[in-house]
Amino acid sequence: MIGYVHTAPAADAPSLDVRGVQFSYPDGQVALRGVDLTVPRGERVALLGPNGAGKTTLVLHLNGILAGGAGTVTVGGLTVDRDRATLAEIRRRVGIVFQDPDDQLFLPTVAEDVAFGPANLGLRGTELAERVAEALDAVGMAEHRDRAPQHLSFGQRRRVAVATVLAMRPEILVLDEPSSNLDPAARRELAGILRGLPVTLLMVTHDLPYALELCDRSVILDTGRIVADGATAEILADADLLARHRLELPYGFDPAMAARQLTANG
Ligand SMILES: Nc1ncnc2c1ncn2[C@@H]1O[C@H](COP(=O)(O)OP(=O)(O)OP(=O)(O)O)[C@@H](O)[C@H]1O
Repeated sequence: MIGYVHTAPAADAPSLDVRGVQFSYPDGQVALRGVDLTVPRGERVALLGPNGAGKTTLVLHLNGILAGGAGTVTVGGLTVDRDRATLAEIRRRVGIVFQDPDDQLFLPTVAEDVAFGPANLGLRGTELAERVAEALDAVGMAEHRDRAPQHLSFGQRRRVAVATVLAMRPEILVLDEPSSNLDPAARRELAGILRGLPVTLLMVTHDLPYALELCDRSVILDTGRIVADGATAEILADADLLARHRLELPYGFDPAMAARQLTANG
């Protein structure tokens, strides 16, 4: 691919480093007011916050879809810069799984959808086939490789959407509301899959029990600023903090008991 620069992430660099990012939309709406966030390699972090906090705006900065305000974002040591040839490498490194899997699946078969990204990077033949098999195995969808995505259940389509991103071997997997529209079994299965992936993960969610289940660390964003960053179990146990930022646990959910159960279950 012309202008494509494929470089290995720096071994000692964090998967994600956001420094002083500020952003206003063209209509003047201020969305980010100076965000700092470092995610070491292998960590799983939940990004929490009320509607309009700036979560989506921040995610769209991670691979340069949005830019132009103050601050920097680096991914595995490589700076996001919309004007440079490195942007394609940044987009390989930051795998965003959007809330609606149908935004990411558009080819006749599951395997073709998963092959699309790596084929664009220039992979062919056995190498490409292995990449597709690896990604579909990781989400438990190998047996569905020749099916049409539109014939799969919503939960299966979401798993295939995750595979399309994993096939790029990303530095960081970013998931927007991964548990939305899933039935309890599909929600639990996806959690098991995500927990087993050897990848750095940033998960935007309003589903606080899911954050606890998957992420040891949570960050709360509100009105464009990070207002809390710590252990998910401690954040969810702080009722005043949650109330100040319009975050609510499901009725009857006891975060301390859930955390103990999760620890006991390994
Ligand atoms: N295209 C846009 N033009 C102008 N303002 C926008 C645009 N998109 C978002 N905003 C504003 O930027 C702020 C942050 O929005 P953003 O969508 O990033 O929040 P969010 O935390 O992802 O919210 P939600 O939980 O509802 O998805 C809000 O005030 C929103 O109204």
